[in-house]
Amino acid sequence: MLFSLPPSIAKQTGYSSCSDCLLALHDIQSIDYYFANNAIIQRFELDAENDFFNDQKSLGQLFHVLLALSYFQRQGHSCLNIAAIAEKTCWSEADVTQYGSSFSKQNAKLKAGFVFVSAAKLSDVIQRFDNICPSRNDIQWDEPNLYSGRYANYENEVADFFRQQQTQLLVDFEPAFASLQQCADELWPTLFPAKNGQDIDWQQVSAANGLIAQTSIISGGAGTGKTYTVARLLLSWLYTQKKDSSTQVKLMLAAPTGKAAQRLNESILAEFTQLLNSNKENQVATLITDLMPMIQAKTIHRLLGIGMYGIDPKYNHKKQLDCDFLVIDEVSMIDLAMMAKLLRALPKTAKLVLIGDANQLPSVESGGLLKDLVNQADWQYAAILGDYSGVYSQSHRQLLNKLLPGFATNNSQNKMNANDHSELEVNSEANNESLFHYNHVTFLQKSMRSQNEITQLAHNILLGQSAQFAGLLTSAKINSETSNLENKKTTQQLSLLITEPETSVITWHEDAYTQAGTLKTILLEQIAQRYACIFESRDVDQAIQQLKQYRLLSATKKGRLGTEFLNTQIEQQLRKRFSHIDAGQMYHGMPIMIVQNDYRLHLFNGDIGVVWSNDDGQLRACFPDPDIPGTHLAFSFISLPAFELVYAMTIHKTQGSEFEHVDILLPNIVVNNAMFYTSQHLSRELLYTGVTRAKQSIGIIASLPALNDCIEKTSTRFSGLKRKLTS
Ligand SMILES: Nc1ncnc2c1ncn2[C@@H]1O[C@H](COP(=O)(O)OP(=O)(O)OP(=O)(O)O)[C@@H](O)[C@H]1O
Repeated sequence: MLFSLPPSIAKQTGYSSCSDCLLALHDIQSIDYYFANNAIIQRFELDAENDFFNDQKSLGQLFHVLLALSYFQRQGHSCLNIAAIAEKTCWSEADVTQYGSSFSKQNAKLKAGFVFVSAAKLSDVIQRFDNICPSRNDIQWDEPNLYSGRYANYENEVADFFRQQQTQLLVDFEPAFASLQQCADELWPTLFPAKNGQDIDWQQVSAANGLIAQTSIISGGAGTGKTYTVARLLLSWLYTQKKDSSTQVKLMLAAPTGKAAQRLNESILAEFTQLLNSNKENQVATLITDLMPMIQAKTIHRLLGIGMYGIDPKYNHKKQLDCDFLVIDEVSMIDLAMMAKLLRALPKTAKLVLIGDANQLPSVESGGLLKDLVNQADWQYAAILGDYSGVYSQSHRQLLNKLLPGFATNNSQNKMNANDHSELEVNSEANNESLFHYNHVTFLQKSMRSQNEITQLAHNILLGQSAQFAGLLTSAKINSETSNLENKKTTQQLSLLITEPETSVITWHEDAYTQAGTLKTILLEQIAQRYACIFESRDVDQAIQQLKQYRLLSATKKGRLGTEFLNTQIEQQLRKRFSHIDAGQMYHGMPIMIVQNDYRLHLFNGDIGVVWSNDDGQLRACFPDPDIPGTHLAFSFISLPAFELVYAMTIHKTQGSEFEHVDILLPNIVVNNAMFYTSQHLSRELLYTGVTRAKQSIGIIASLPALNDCIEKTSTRFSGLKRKLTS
């Protein structure tokens, strides 16, 4: 039977059946067992006489390494780095204190887990296994990383693409450069007005990179002006195209979710409108008029023509997209497989611009792609030194210097201009000759939005400055809101208090939990009250607007502080005031979130709408109309794709969204087994992503140890991409 090892071999792996394995190992699923079994059986069937199958110890270790590969891939890693398991006890129940777990020490036999040998021994075992039937490539070993064949191929494809891009400067020659120079001279004074001060204008550098290189990446936090820059890059590109040829150019824009695509459209159009207001009749206005009809961002699934179940894109290496310029937003949300499919469908001549925030949570699926592609650590080091020779190649810097004379003068150690190469420069270039250069990358670091306190919180998180972070919280408002509220028990009083404008940008609810590990009722009442305005809206469009005002964000979906439980609790609180609310049923004012893409209805995973009764008293699901701001589309429930109640939502789900105010709720019990940290658990990236969703004000509902735990841990994804790029 498929997947079933002969009993003699199965016994040597340590388990005679799947249930046997699941009984011994915590957190291992049937899929892991069958993955490992299948890899072994494929080789056993081809070479049963191989000594490896008589070596019980090695076979046992190998079987568990394969379990680990499947396990780590399920957690979003592209591969298994064996250092993560070497000499460790894995999947032992005794080590795991998952908050909200139903596990009870009293009534269960502890799962013992498995002890791995040293990295050197594991490496030897894997190598011997890899030598059996080398033509089989379902498993690929690239020491110290073990891959499933599929992920190894995806990673190789992405690495090849970006390595090739390095050599593809589009304007290394005349007359292409002349056209860019003309753009810089004629257009940029309008698009990038000169600023006081000596700093390099990184927005302008991003636009220059976007024009010079075939592929470029703009990474920056919320409000750092990524869209501002891309709007100007598009205008610059169109300007250069018009100079070069009279043919119609084709622009495409996409993002991982419908919501993010819609936001990209809105933000670019807002930038164009602003530019039009001050440039009514010049060439900028003409360029905008030409570009406007092309600003039609869609989801990547739709762009590639990926079917309902995510397979067989219509556009691929054989049939490529019909475009000259592709812009992709929210790239941190894109997984390795999707990126590989995207690159396959991109024509060789097309330009690609990727926008995102490398510090945000990586994709829910596999890979930490954006982080691997931008090499932020080297960048920050270069920024401190003011010397970008380690990240930009000499030829690239020369082009930048020609286009942006300010780049040379502001680059303190990099004092060269187009005609003058200092010794330092040449030397540093020589040192870096063999290195992969990140010519395609620009970081935008300065927030252009007003709330400096939120930016400062985000900054402290990224730098791992837990003391400064806590200092900001403490000085902002120490628990005063909760303690004041203790004295004002009635809902009416609460309502009065909450409709007052926000007085504080940051609020910290440090001690918000009951003994039972749930939220204190007084805080729940306060949170529920923030949603009351949805029910009080005069019409559905106002209710939809209210949905953008406030959101409770939680780290997890499950457990007593997970979104599922919180949603029912908030609902109960609201029911005290709005008696028509019927838990488990649809009701007027109920906020809902789509959890499955529906291309027919143009409703996408993460879209948020509200249940509203029409004039006949019939309940309909209403979502904002992406084409006509301020209006909505109404759907019957029968036609709707899968959806769920959404007062609280997970931080993961909020990627690509912003709200005027957010409250971030962290678990009050810390998961203490570092090895099993996953993107779902506490991490610096999780907190950063949550904090940067807030536009006006933010509430932090977390104990100091939970916050420190978050800030100290980064959610690294195992991947070989960076190594493949630079080797
Ligand atoms: N150089 C600038 N001068 C003036 N205003 C700017 C500048 N850069 C950005 N802004 C403004 O700052 C605001 C935020 O910019 P933008 O929306 O481009 O940021 P973003 O990085 O795309 O943010 P998000 O990730 O939240 O979408 C916008 O209103 C934009 O017009």
